[in-house]
Amino acid sequence: RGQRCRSSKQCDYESVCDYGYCYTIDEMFENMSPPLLIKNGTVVNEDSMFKADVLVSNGIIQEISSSIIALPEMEVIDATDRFVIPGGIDPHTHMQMPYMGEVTKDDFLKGTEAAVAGGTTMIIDFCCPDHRNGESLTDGYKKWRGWADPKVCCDYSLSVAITMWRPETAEQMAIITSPEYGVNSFKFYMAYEGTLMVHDDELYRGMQECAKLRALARVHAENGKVIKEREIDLLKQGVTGPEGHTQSRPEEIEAEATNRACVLASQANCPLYVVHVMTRGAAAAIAHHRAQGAIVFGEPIAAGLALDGSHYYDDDWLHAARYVMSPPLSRDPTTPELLMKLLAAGELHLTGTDNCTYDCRQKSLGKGNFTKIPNGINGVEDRMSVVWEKGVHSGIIDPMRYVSITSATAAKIFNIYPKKGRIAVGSDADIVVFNPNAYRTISKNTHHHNLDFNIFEGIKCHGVAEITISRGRIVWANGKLQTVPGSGKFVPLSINSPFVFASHEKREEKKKPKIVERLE
Ligand SMILES: NC(=O)NCCC(=O)O
Ligand SMILES: [Zn+2]
Ligand SMILES: [Zn+2]
Repeated sequence: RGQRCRSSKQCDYESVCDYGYCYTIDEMFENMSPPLLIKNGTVVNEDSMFKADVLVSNGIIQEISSSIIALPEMEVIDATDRFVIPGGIDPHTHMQMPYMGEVTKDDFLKGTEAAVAGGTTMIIDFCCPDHRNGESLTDGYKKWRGWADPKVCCDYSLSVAITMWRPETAEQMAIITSPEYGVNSFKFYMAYEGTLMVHDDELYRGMQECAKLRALARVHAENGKVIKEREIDLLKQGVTGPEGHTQSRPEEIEAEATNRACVLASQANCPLYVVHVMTRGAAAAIAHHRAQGAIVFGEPIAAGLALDGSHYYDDDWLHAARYVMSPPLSRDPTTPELLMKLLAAGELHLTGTDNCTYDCRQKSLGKGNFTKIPNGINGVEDRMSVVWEKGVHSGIIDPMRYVSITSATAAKIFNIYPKKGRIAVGSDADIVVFNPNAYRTISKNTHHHNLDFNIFEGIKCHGVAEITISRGRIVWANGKLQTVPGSGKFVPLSINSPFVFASHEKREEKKKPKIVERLE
């Protein structure tokens, strides 16, 4: 901050450099809000809980101590009986995503407004360049930045999908992981045959490249080819409704692909991040490979922690269609609690949402053919409450583990810890004043999504984000948004996260091919 510019703009000392965003001094003052003093709360980090006051100014946490005297220029927040926690980081969203001929309803404005209303202060969104049709990764990235930058109300980063292996892909991956672009992860779909899916050889090549660049490989693990065959068979047998979606994707399809992704990652010596772990079998595959020493992270999502797949068999077509996402919600009603227990045990690591919202009109495009129902569900607004309710309120995890799985671990994996994911002096002031004793009932009538339903409708959650602070500014308080479109910033993520890659060189050495010198 205030140092020589690290971005490609290379602006001068007159500007203030903030994550590669450059402000003139005047602009900087415009963005400033009064110092905030959060008094009498219990600060919760992933490894500690203690009573303290927290002072914030210029977007940064300046002081944490047992008693800070309020000065007239400070805005004081009384956090008595409240937890003061790092703002949530949702590592998996699809705002404004074009797919299946439609665009998701939450754009970067509505999506980040929903986020902060629920206590999330940073999202990592998926940028999906049309690489199959030759769009470069950087062109796709610029398009996403163009959509997001003017609209975001909280910070965000991008994870880039590779949907085909092309001769130029490796070079483009290297470019986009440079500090100028700030991408440190790639996503590979093992499903959605013909559009997003990569084949095993492409996935393996991609993982090798990720390992070389010290970027994280993330996978959507399903067997897209088998799913395609099953869809055709089910439609032939007259199964056309949303129940066909879950029947085309039996649980072992996710488990098989998760195992395969782990094997390929091991062959490529590449750390792996499995997005939306929905089933017992997928979680077991991750646990198995971790026990072999693999570096694999598993991300369940809010929907999978709260709901099961009985919804697909609902008599009401539209009700059932609202839950269509891939992989589907588990058919086993014990899965949501099991996934939470695995988060408690450290077998799964962090929570996301896969927020990818299609409204009733869009879902209805699949009437008569379940394969045409756009895949996706909401979650970014409700994750913090749902995880509290199902995790802490139900006694499975404590508040520190809650912080770990809602922000700190994401910050470590994506290499922004402790700037994000921790209440500490010098950290970004992304803070939530969280009331564990309050509750709210989730409803489409009160949510902030641009969506005419909510998959969590009627669920009562203890644990409410009463005040959300993004970079030192209150953006949500008293049940009202105080957001400014474009006030969030793009956070560049740098490669070689120590949390992921610290043992990489040693592992590489061990995997070196052996040559036997023989006397001819
Ligand atoms: N999950 C889903 O159904 N839709 C979003 C795209 C993806 O992540 O697979
Ligand atoms: Zn996915
Ligand atoms: Zn997704």
